[in-house]
Amino acid sequence: MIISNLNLQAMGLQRSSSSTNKQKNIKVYSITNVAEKEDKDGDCLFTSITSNLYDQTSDSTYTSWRVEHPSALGSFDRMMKAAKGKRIVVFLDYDGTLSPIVDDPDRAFMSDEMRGAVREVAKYFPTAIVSGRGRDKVKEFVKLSNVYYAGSHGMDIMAPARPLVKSSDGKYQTKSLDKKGSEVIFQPAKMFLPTIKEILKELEEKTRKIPGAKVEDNRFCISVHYRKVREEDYGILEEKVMSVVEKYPEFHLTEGKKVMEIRPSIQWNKGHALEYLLETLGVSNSSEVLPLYIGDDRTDEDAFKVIRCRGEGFPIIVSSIAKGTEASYSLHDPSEVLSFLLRLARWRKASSSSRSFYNMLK
Ligand SMILES: O=P(O)(O)OC[C@H]1O[C@H](O[C@H]2O[C@H](CO)[C@@H](O)[C@H](O)[C@H]2O)[C@H](O)[C@@H](O)[C@@H]1O
Repeated sequence: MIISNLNLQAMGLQRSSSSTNKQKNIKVYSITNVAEKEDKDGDCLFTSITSNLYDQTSDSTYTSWRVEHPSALGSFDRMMKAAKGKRIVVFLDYDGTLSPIVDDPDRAFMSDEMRGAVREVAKYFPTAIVSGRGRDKVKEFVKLSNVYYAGSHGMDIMAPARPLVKSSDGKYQTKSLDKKGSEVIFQPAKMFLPTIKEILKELEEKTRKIPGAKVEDNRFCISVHYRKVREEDYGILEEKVMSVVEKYPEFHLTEGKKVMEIRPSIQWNKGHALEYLLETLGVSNSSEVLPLYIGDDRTDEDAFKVIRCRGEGFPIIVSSIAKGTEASYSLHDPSEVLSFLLRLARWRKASSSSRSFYNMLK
């Protein structure tokens, strides 16, 4: 656990003592502003919403959690019944969703099978990859031209200005080109770029001597990884990172899976990116449109919340443990994501109603 009590206090937050839930073996932490938990992998997660998060201490906990967040595979027929006559727009997180979590962030490759499944899905539904990674980096991993990309937790969007391109085989392809043929880019944190570069340099210098620490340049945000750092060095790494972040009041620190993330404090997250993409598709106000978002991490919760507020759509969390989430459905791991995507594409292909989503945009 990298966020110590001391640092929670320094951040103006406090951890209350844990109590025992009615359910046997479930520890519930109630924290004034931040709820924190450690998953079985030792990942520390914290959230800015007050919520109860469960430590999975038995299979039965996961089983009961799955009752509240049923499997999207098991619920597939019901979901598609609800989608009848409506249009699905697909949003996919990358790490932990399309690729398994691995030690080295530079080697988080996506399988060819997964790539094929995403390609298929994107043939039938507008599809966006929404990642904490830099946009170029995630594009390099995904290697698909028929999807939209939102990098840096949505702060770097390649917007679909002209999404309607019909190819010779009758399928629709997405193109993000403006009238002059240039890519359309939306970057709400652009003014922070010089400071981000400065912070990046400082973080690299300060953490250089900590074995295993890795600073990743995600363009509009920075990741400091500690997956390969010895546990006894967690505290010192955290101190060093905090000492840099504290100097930049326009930035804040968030926590992902064994990673600290330094981000500009603007009102923009993956939820805003989802809304922005729906807006550029011209369907943000349509009750006919169902956003389907699959993600595994804390930052994906912002997108889940947006879907919940819309009242329609499918927020799906990827998790092998019970955790606090705004998602309605769940998938256990990326292999289940693969099965779900293949099924979704097959369903659409076989669907007698061959009305394309794009027909509606014409
Ligand atoms: O929004 P995402 O696409 O899920 O990106 C979130 C972070 O993912 C990456 O880090 C995570 O995955 C790594 C590879 O499996 C793993 O080594 C690391 O511990 C995880 O935190 C990425 O490297 C980060 O920059 C992203 O912010």
